[in-house]
Amino acid sequence: MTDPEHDVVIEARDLHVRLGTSNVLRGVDLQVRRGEVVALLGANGSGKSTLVRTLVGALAPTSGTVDVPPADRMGYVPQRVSAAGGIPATAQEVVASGLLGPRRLRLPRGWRARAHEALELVGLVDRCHDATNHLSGGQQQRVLIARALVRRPDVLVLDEPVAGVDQPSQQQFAATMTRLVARGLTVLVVLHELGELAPLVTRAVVLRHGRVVHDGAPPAALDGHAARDHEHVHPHAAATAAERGDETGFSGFEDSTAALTDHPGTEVHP
Ligand SMILES: Nc1ncnc2c1ncn2[C@@H]1O[C@H](COP(=O)(O)OP(=O)(O)OP(=O)(O)O)[C@@H](O)[C@H]1O
Repeated sequence: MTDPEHDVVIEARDLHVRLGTSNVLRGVDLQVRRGEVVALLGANGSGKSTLVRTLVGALAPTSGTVDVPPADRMGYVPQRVSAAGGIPATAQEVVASGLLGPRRLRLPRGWRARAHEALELVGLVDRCHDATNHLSGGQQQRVLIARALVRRPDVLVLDEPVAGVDQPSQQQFAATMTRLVARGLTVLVVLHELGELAPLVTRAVVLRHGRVVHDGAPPAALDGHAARDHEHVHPHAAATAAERGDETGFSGFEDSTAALTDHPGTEVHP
C-alpha cells in the first residue's frame, strides 16, 4: 500500500513570516507530493515569493516549520534575476556555477557535460558558448533554469519563470517542463496565470494576504479560461465571491476566481 505521507517532498506547517512590520505569511500550510506540479497563485503582494523564499531557505520563518529536500536535491529559480548580471560569462559558465556551493568552490570533473545536459533540457545547447548578455530575456531565464537543473534536482521551485518573457521562450519553457515532469520532477511554480503551463499543472494553491484561500483543482483546468485566445469578462464574479463570503476573490485573477466557485459566470465574447 502506498503511503501518501511518504510522498510529501515539501511541507510547510502553520508558517508565519514577518518582514519589517508586515505579517507577510499568516499561517500557511502547504504540502507538495512527489510528481506534482503545483501552481502558486495570488495577487501582487499576497506572499507568493515570500513563501517560496522561505521554503528554499532564503528567509527564516518567524514561526512554523518547513520540511524540504536537502539543498542539492532542490533547484530554485528566483524572480526577475538576469543571467547576465553585467559579467560577460557564457551560458555554459553560468549554468556550471550551479554546481558550486558553500562547500564546493571548484567545478567538479565533467562539468561541461553536465552544463550541456542542462542546456539541452531548456533547448539552448547551441548557445552554450554565447555570452549571456547577448541572449534575450527569455533565453536568459532559460539559462537560469538550466543552472537550477544542473544538479539534477528532484524538486524545482520557480518564481514567476515566464513573467515578461517572450512568447517563443514561454513555449520553449513549457516544452522543457513537460519533458522534466515526464521524468518525474516535482515542481512548485509561482505564476500570475497558468498560460502555457496549464496542461501540466496538477493543483493550484492560491494565497491571499498571506493565507491559503484555495488548495485544489487549478482554475484553468476547469474550463480552459486561461487560454491565451480566450477573451471574456465575468461581470458578477466579484459580487458572487463577496456574496458567498468566499475569500478566493483576488485581484488580477478574476477569471479564475469565477472558475474556482461553482458559479460559471457570464462570458462575453467580442
Ligand atoms: N523585506 C521586506 N520588508 C517588508 N515587507 C516586505 C519585504 N519583502 C516583501 N514585503 C512585503 O510582503 C508582501 C508580500 O510580498 P511578496 O513578494 O511575497 O508577494 P508576491 O505575492 O510574490 O507578489 P508579486 O506577485 O508582486 O511578486 C508585500 O506586501 C511586500 O511589500
